[in-house]
Amino acid sequence: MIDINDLSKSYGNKEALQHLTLQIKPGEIFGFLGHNGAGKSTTIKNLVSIIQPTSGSITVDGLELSEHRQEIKQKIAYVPDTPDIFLQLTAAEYWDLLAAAYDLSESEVKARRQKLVELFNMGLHVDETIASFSHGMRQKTVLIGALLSEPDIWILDEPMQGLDPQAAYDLKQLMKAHAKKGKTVIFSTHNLDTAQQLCDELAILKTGKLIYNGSVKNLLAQYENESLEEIYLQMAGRQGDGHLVDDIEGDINE
Ligand SMILES: Nc1ncnc2c1ncn2[C@@H]1O[C@H](COP(=O)(O)OP(=O)(O)OP(=O)(O)O)[C@@H](O)[C@H]1O
Repeated sequence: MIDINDLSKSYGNKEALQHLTLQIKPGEIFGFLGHNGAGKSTTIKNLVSIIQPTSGSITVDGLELSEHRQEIKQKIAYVPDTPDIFLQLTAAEYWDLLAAAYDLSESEVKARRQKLVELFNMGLHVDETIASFSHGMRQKTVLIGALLSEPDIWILDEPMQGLDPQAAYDLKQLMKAHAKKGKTVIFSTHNLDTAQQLCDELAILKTGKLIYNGSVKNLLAQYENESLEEIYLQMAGRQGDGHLVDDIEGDINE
């Protein structure tokens, strides 16, 4: 169980996250939604200890994150929102580096790595440099690396970004299977169809504030016959902007 308690984060004068409180339970897929700049990555970076909160705290299975950072990090697979890392390494060298960082023996990771490479269709590219990869291939490389150590908690920042339909489908299946085993899956997305398909629980952020936390089921039940996209835009979208598109492109109905 992850408890986020009254978490705030400022960058200088910018209040990126304000008094966020929520719980994430094992066995569920938890999605963060919000417009650009809403605070999703800031929340995720706090969860994986890349940045420290300005105030508030996070506990993981009852342990305070600030006091048990290393122990908790061992349980987490993190996929950042940009896969442009270690560009000079080959994919294989990058995965070896991660295996060493997590203190995993070759025999521990070999079979799992092979399966992940096969699943994400990266077999022909393991010895090529990450710099030579397309965006989606870099994303797959980072995903494979994150999942090598079989961590309990997956924290994925816009993980489907740039993946081809097959890889996106396979990743969704992996996420469902991981949650079904009673483990935790947290991700952020701008794709509301994906969120509707995948998430058990949602947090919707708007300019650093939580505007919805609860199940997708309950949210859909509150707005009869509306899709998550329609509901989300009513909650988090611009107000009173009906004519902006017409102003730019002209009214196509005229
Ligand atoms: N390192 C930083 N320094 C200053 N401001 C930052 C920094 N990182 C994020 N911010 C600001 O914090 C706010 C929240 O950013 P964050 O990256 O968490 O948003 P996000 O919801 O992940 O957005 P996106 O969907 O565009 O990835 C934004 O206003 C952003 O400009």
